[in-house]
Amino acid sequence: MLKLSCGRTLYYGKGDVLVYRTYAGPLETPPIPESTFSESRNVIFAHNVKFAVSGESLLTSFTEGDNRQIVATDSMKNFILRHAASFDGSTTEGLLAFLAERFLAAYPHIDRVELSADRIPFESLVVPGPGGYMNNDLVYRRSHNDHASAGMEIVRGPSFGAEIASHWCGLSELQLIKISGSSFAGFIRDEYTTLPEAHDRPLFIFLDLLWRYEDPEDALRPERGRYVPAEQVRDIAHNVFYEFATPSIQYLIWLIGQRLLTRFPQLAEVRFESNNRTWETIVEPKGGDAPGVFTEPRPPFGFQGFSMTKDDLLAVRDEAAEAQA
Ligand SMILES: O=c1[nH]c(=O)c2[nH]c(=O)[nH]c2[nH]1
Repeated sequence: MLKLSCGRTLYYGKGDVLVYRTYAGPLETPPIPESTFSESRNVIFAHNVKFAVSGESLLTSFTEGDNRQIVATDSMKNFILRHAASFDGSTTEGLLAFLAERFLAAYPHIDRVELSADRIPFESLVVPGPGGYMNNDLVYRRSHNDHASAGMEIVRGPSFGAEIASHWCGLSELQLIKISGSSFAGFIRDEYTTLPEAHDRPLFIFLDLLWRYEDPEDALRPERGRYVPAEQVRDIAHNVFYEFATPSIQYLIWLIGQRLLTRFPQLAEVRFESNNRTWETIVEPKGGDAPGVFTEPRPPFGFQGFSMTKDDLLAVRDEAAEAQA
Protein backbone atom coordinates (compact mmCIF):
# COMPACT_ATOMS: atom_id res chain seq x y z
CA MET A 1 0.00 0.00 0.00
CA LEU A 2 1.64 3.21 -1.16
CA LYS A 3 1.80 5.96 1.47
CA LEU A 4 3.39 9.36 1.84
CA SER A 5 5.81 9.99 4.71
CA CYS A 6 2.95 11.60 6.70
CA GLY A 7 1.11 8.26 6.58
CA ARG A 8 -1.50 9.38 4.01
CA THR A 9 -2.37 6.82 1.37
CA LEU A 10 -1.80 8.21 -2.11
CA TYR A 11 -1.38 6.32 -5.34
CA TYR A 12 -2.65 6.00 -8.87
CA GLY A 13 -1.75 3.75 -11.75
CA LYS A 14 -2.78 1.26 -14.39
CA GLY A 15 -3.86 -2.37 -14.09
CA ASP A 16 -4.22 -5.17 -16.62
CA VAL A 17 -1.32 -4.01 -18.77
CA LEU A 18 -0.80 -7.08 -20.94
CA VAL A 19 2.84 -7.45 -21.92
CA TYR A 20 3.55 -10.27 -24.37
CA ARG A 21 7.31 -10.12 -24.61
CA THR A 22 8.99 -12.73 -26.80
CA TYR A 23 12.51 -14.13 -26.36
CA ALA A 24 13.33 -12.92 -22.86
CA GLY A 25 16.58 -14.26 -21.41
CA PRO A 26 16.70 -18.02 -20.80
CA LEU A 27 16.36 -19.07 -17.16
CA GLU A 28 18.41 -21.84 -15.57
CA THR A 29 17.94 -22.94 -11.97
CA PRO A 30 19.49 -25.75 -9.92
CA PRO A 31 17.36 -28.93 -10.04
CA ILE A 32 15.52 -30.25 -6.97
CA PRO A 33 14.37 -33.86 -6.43
CA GLU A 34 10.64 -33.03 -6.61
CA SER A 35 10.72 -31.36 -10.03
CA THR A 36 11.76 -31.89 -13.62
CA PHE A 37 11.90 -28.11 -14.04
CA SER A 38 15.34 -26.55 -14.20
CA GLU A 39 15.21 -24.27 -17.21
CA SER A 40 12.94 -22.17 -19.35
CA ARG A 41 13.78 -20.68 -22.70
CA ASN A 42 11.25 -17.89 -22.07
CA VAL A 43 10.27 -17.78 -25.74
CA ILE A 44 6.97 -16.26 -24.57
CA PHE A 45 7.43 -14.14 -21.45
CA ALA A 46 3.90 -12.82 -20.95
CA HIS A 47 2.56 -10.87 -17.97
CA ASN A 48 -0.44 -8.98 -16.74
CA VAL A 49 1.13 -5.98 -14.97
CA LYS A 50 -0.34 -3.65 -12.36
CA PHE A 51 1.61 -0.45 -11.85
CA ALA A 52 1.03 2.34 -9.32
CA VAL A 53 3.04 5.40 -8.32
CA SER A 54 3.19 7.68 -5.32
CA GLY A 55 5.08 10.74 -4.05
CA GLU A 56 4.62 14.00 -2.15
CA SER A 57 4.67 15.93 -5.43
CA LEU A 58 1.39 14.28 -6.45
CA LEU A 59 -0.56 15.60 -3.45
CA THR A 60 -1.84 18.73 -5.19
CA SER A 61 -3.18 16.65 -8.06
CA PHE A 62 -5.65 15.25 -5.52
CA THR A 63 -6.19 18.34 -3.36
CA GLU A 64 -6.18 21.11 -5.99
CA GLY A 65 -6.83 19.42 -9.30
CA ASP A 66 -3.35 20.44 -10.43
CA ASN A 67 -2.37 18.00 -13.18
CA ARG A 68 1.09 19.40 -13.90
CA GLN A 69 2.90 16.54 -12.13
CA ILE A 70 0.66 13.79 -13.43
CA VAL A 71 2.06 11.12 -15.72
CA ALA A 72 -1.13 9.91 -17.41
CA THR A 73 -1.87 6.27 -16.68
CA ASP A 74 -2.13 5.82 -20.44
CA SER A 75 1.50 6.97 -20.67
CA MET A 76 2.43 4.52 -17.88
CA LYS A 77 0.99 1.72 -19.97
CA ASN A 78 3.03 2.84 -22.99
CA PHE A 79 6.14 3.17 -20.83
CA ILE A 80 5.76 -0.41 -19.57
CA LEU A 81 5.17 -1.83 -23.04
CA ARG A 82 8.04 0.02 -24.72
CA HIS A 83 10.60 -0.62 -21.99
CA ALA A 84 9.69 -4.32 -21.83
CA ALA A 85 11.50 -4.59 -25.17
CA SER A 86 14.89 -3.81 -23.61
CA PHE A 87 14.57 -6.05 -20.54
CA ASP A 88 17.39 -8.57 -20.79
CA GLY A 89 16.55 -10.64 -17.68
CA SER A 90 14.61 -13.86 -17.33
CA THR A 91 12.30 -13.55 -14.32
CA THR A 92 9.07 -11.81 -13.39
CA GLU A 93 10.76 -10.21 -10.39
CA GLY A 94 13.55 -8.91 -12.60
CA LEU A 95 11.06 -7.40 -15.04
CA LEU A 96 9.23 -5.55 -12.25
CA ALA A 97 12.43 -4.14 -10.73
CA PHE A 98 13.65 -3.09 -14.19
CA LEU A 99 10.40 -1.27 -15.06
CA ALA A 100 10.25 0.51 -11.70
CA GLU A 101 13.88 1.61 -11.86
CA ARG A 102 13.47 2.97 -15.38
CA PHE A 103 10.32 4.80 -14.36
CA LEU A 104 11.92 6.43 -11.31
CA ALA A 105 14.87 7.47 -13.48
CA ALA A 106 12.55 9.04 -16.07
CA TYR A 107 10.32 10.91 -13.58
CA PRO A 108 12.42 12.38 -10.73
CA HIS A 109 9.39 13.86 -8.92
CA ILE A 110 7.93 10.40 -8.32
CA ASP A 111 9.59 8.50 -5.51
CA ARG A 112 7.61 5.29 -4.99
CA VAL A 113 6.36 2.61 -7.35
CA GLU A 114 4.30 -0.39 -6.36
CA LEU A 115 3.89 -2.97 -9.08
CA SER A 116 2.90 -6.58 -9.46
CA ALA A 117 2.48 -9.06 -12.26
CA ASP A 118 0.77 -12.34 -12.95
CA ARG A 119 2.65 -14.42 -15.45
CA ILE A 120 0.42 -15.62 -18.29
CA PRO A 121 1.57 -19.17 -18.90
CA PHE A 122 2.05 -20.54 -22.41
CA GLU A 123 3.04 -24.19 -22.41
CA SER A 124 5.39 -25.68 -24.94
CA LEU A 125 4.04 -28.52 -27.07
CA VAL A 126 5.51 -31.76 -28.31
CA VAL A 127 5.80 -32.66 -32.01
CA PRO A 128 7.44 -35.65 -33.73
CA GLY A 129 11.08 -34.92 -34.58
CA PRO A 130 13.93 -36.81 -36.23
CA GLY A 131 15.04 -38.39 -32.93
CA GLY A 132 11.56 -38.91 -31.43
CA TYR A 133 9.05 -36.52 -29.90
CA MET A 134 10.45 -33.09 -29.05
CA ASN A 135 9.31 -29.72 -27.69
CA ASN A 136 8.76 -27.29 -30.54
CA ASP A 137 9.46 -23.59 -30.10
CA LEU A 138 6.86 -22.16 -32.45
CA VAL A 139 3.42 -23.21 -31.25
CA TYR A 140 2.35 -22.80 -27.60
CA ARG A 141 -0.80 -23.55 -25.66
CA ARG A 142 -2.25 -20.83 -23.45
CA SER A 143 -2.75 -22.31 -19.98
CA HIS A 144 -5.40 -21.29 -17.50
CA ASN A 145 -3.78 -23.31 -14.74
CA ASP A 146 -1.65 -22.00 -11.90
CA HIS A 147 0.82 -19.26 -12.68
CA ALA A 148 3.78 -17.39 -11.19
CA SER A 149 3.30 -13.92 -9.76
CA ALA A 150 5.35 -11.30 -7.98
CA GLY A 151 5.01 -7.86 -6.48
CA MET A 152 7.29 -5.23 -5.02
CA GLU A 153 7.49 -1.70 -3.78
CA ILE A 154 10.45 0.26 -5.09
CA VAL A 155 11.50 3.54 -3.56
CA ARG A 156 13.98 6.18 -4.54
CA GLY A 157 17.05 5.66 -2.35
CA PRO A 158 19.20 8.34 -0.73
CA SER A 159 21.62 8.40 -3.69
CA PHE A 160 18.74 8.63 -6.20
CA GLY A 161 19.03 4.93 -7.07
CA ALA A 162 16.09 2.58 -6.60
CA GLU A 163 15.69 0.28 -3.60
CA ILE A 164 13.33 -2.61 -2.99
CA ALA A 165 11.29 -1.63 0.09
CA SER A 166 9.28 -4.86 0.09
CA HIS A 167 8.71 -7.81 -2.20
CA TRP A 168 6.80 -11.05 -2.51
CA CYS A 169 6.81 -13.85 -5.06
CA GLY A 170 4.05 -16.31 -5.64
CA LEU A 171 2.34 -19.20 -7.30
CA SER A 172 -1.35 -18.42 -7.71
CA GLU A 173 -4.42 -20.53 -8.31
CA LEU A 174 -2.88 -23.96 -7.91
CA GLN A 175 -5.71 -26.51 -7.83
CA LEU A 176 -4.90 -30.03 -6.60
CA ILE A 177 -7.09 -33.05 -5.94
CA LYS A 178 -5.94 -36.10 -4.01
CA ILE A 179 -8.54 -38.80 -4.44
CA SER A 180 -7.57 -40.90 -1.42
CA GLY A 181 -5.40 -40.56 1.68
CA SER A 182 -6.85 -37.46 3.34
CA SER A 183 -8.93 -37.43 6.50
CA PHE A 184 -10.64 -34.85 8.67
CA ALA A 185 -11.72 -36.11 12.08
CA GLY A 186 -11.39 -35.36 15.78
CA PHE A 187 -12.63 -31.78 15.49
CA ILE A 188 -15.02 -30.25 18.06
CA ARG A 189 -18.44 -31.88 18.06
CA ASP A 190 -21.16 -29.79 19.64
CA GLU A 191 -24.70 -28.63 18.96
CA TYR A 192 -23.52 -26.80 15.81
CA THR A 193 -21.76 -29.77 14.25
CA THR A 194 -23.39 -31.54 11.32
CA LEU A 195 -20.23 -32.45 9.37
CA PRO A 196 -19.47 -36.18 9.67
CA GLU A 197 -15.90 -37.25 10.33
CA ALA A 198 -14.11 -38.19 7.11
CA HIS A 199 -11.49 -40.92 7.20
CA ASP A 200 -10.73 -40.91 3.49
CA ARG A 201 -12.02 -37.87 1.65
CA PRO A 202 -11.32 -36.72 -1.93
CA LEU A 203 -9.50 -33.55 -0.95
CA PHE A 204 -9.62 -30.81 -3.57
CA ILE A 205 -7.77 -27.62 -2.63
CA PHE A 206 -7.19 -24.26 -4.23
CA LEU A 207 -3.85 -22.90 -3.09
CA ASP A 208 -1.94 -19.64 -3.39
CA LEU A 209 1.68 -19.82 -2.21
CA LEU A 210 3.77 -16.74 -1.49
CA TRP A 211 7.42 -16.44 -0.59
CA ARG A 212 9.94 -13.80 0.31
CA TYR A 213 13.71 -13.96 -0.04
CA GLU A 214 16.17 -13.10 2.68
CA ASP A 215 18.04 -11.15 -0.01
CA PRO A 216 15.73 -9.98 -2.83
CA GLU A 217 18.76 -9.76 -5.15
CA ASP A 218 18.54 -13.57 -5.37
CA ALA A 219 15.26 -13.11 -7.23
CA LEU A 220 16.67 -10.45 -9.55
CA ARG A 221 19.93 -12.21 -10.40
CA PRO A 222 19.23 -15.86 -11.19
CA GLU A 223 22.86 -16.27 -12.28
CA ARG A 224 23.58 -16.57 -8.53
CA GLY A 225 21.82 -19.96 -8.65
CA ARG A 226 19.43 -19.03 -5.83
CA TYR A 227 16.30 -18.15 -7.81
CA VAL A 228 13.18 -20.05 -6.71
CA PRO A 229 11.07 -20.83 -9.78
CA ALA A 230 7.31 -21.09 -9.27
CA GLU A 231 7.39 -24.35 -11.25
CA GLN A 232 9.53 -26.00 -8.56
CA VAL A 233 7.29 -24.62 -5.81
CA ARG A 234 4.30 -26.09 -7.67
CA ASP A 235 6.00 -29.47 -7.93
CA ILE A 236 6.98 -29.50 -4.24
CA ALA A 237 3.32 -28.84 -3.35
CA HIS A 238 2.01 -31.81 -5.32
CA ASN A 239 4.84 -34.12 -4.18
CA VAL A 240 4.17 -33.42 -0.51
CA PHE A 241 0.43 -33.90 -1.09
CA TYR A 242 1.24 -37.23 -2.76
CA GLU A 243 3.70 -38.40 -0.09
CA PHE A 244 1.71 -37.82 3.09
CA ALA A 245 -1.67 -38.94 4.40
CA THR A 246 -2.92 -35.74 6.03
CA PRO A 247 -5.46 -35.10 8.80
CA SER A 248 -6.37 -31.58 7.56
CA ILE A 249 -5.49 -28.86 5.07
CA GLN A 250 -3.89 -26.98 7.96
CA TYR A 251 -1.35 -29.76 8.45
CA LEU A 252 -0.84 -30.29 4.71
CA ILE A 253 0.16 -26.64 4.37
CA TRP A 254 2.60 -26.98 7.25
CA LEU A 255 4.24 -29.97 5.55
CA ILE A 256 4.53 -28.12 2.22
CA GLY A 257 6.06 -25.15 4.04
CA GLN A 258 8.59 -27.40 5.78
CA ARG A 259 9.71 -28.79 2.45
CA LEU A 260 9.90 -25.40 0.76
CA LEU A 261 12.01 -23.87 3.54
CA THR A 262 14.27 -26.94 3.54
CA ARG A 263 14.82 -26.93 -0.23
CA PHE A 264 15.22 -23.16 -0.45
CA PRO A 265 17.23 -21.82 2.50
CA GLN A 266 17.47 -18.51 0.64
CA LEU A 267 13.82 -17.83 1.58
CA ALA A 268 12.94 -15.83 4.69
CA GLU A 269 9.24 -16.69 4.70
CA VAL A 270 6.58 -18.75 2.93
CA ARG A 271 2.88 -18.04 3.17
CA PHE A 272 -0.26 -19.92 2.16
CA GLU A 273 -3.83 -19.10 1.37
CA SER A 274 -5.88 -22.22 0.79
CA ASN A 275 -9.47 -22.96 -0.01
CA ASN A 276 -11.28 -26.19 0.76
CA ARG A 277 -13.12 -27.58 -2.29
CA THR A 278 -13.49 -31.18 -1.08
CA TRP A 279 -15.72 -32.97 -3.56
CA GLU A 280 -19.15 -33.88 -2.29
CA THR A 281 -19.67 -37.64 -2.28
CA ILE A 282 -22.72 -38.91 -4.20
CA VAL A 283 -21.85 -42.61 -4.47
CA GLU A 284 -19.35 -43.78 -1.84
CA PRO A 285 -16.60 -45.99 -3.31
CA LYS A 286 -16.62 -49.43 -1.72
CA GLY A 287 -12.88 -49.35 -0.91
CA GLY A 288 -9.68 -49.54 -2.97
CA ASP A 289 -10.10 -48.40 -6.53
CA ALA A 290 -13.83 -49.18 -6.67
CA PRO A 291 -15.78 -46.53 -8.59
CA GLY A 292 -17.19 -43.54 -6.77
CA VAL A 293 -19.20 -40.54 -7.91
CA PHE A 294 -18.58 -37.04 -6.60
CA THR A 295 -19.74 -33.57 -7.43
CA GLU A 296 -18.68 -29.99 -6.86
CA PRO A 297 -19.12 -28.83 -3.25
CA ARG A 298 -21.65 -26.13 -2.48
CA PRO A 299 -20.56 -22.77 -1.11
CA PRO A 300 -19.65 -21.35 1.33
CA PHE A 301 -16.04 -22.58 1.25
CA GLY A 302 -13.57 -22.83 4.11
CA PHE A 303 -10.15 -21.24 3.89
CA GLN A 304 -6.82 -21.24 5.72
CA GLY A 305 -3.98 -18.72 5.91
CA PHE A 306 -0.56 -19.49 7.36
CA SER A 307 2.95 -18.11 7.26
CA MET A 308 6.20 -19.86 8.16
CA THR A 309 9.81 -18.83 8.61
CA LYS A 310 13.05 -20.75 9.09
CA ASP A 311 12.42 -20.68 12.86
CA ASP A 312 9.67 -23.21 12.23
CA LEU A 313 12.26 -25.61 10.81
CA LEU A 314 14.44 -25.16 13.86
CA ALA A 315 11.47 -25.84 16.14
CA VAL A 316 10.82 -29.13 14.35
CA ARG A 317 14.53 -30.09 14.56
CA ASP A 318 14.54 -29.30 18.30
CA GLU A 319 11.47 -31.48 18.82
CA ALA A 320 13.12 -34.34 16.92
CA ALA A 321 16.34 -33.98 18.94
CA GLU A 322 14.33 -34.01 22.19
CA ALA A 323 12.44 -37.11 21.10
CA GLN A 324 15.75 -38.88 20.37
CA ALA A 325 17.38 -37.89 23.68
O1 LIG B 1 -8.94 -29.63 6.35
C1 LIG B 1 -9.94 -29.10 6.86
N1 LIG B 1 -9.80 -28.15 7.82
C2 LIG B 1 -10.86 -27.52 8.42
O2 LIG B 1 -10.67 -26.65 9.31
C3 LIG B 1 -12.16 -27.92 8.00
N2 LIG B 1 -13.40 -27.53 8.37
C4 LIG B 1 -14.27 -28.24 7.64
O3 LIG B 1 -15.54 -28.13 7.71
N3 LIG B 1 -13.61 -29.09 6.80
C5 LIG B 1 -12.28 -28.91 7.01
N4 LIG B 1 -11.18 -29.47 6.44
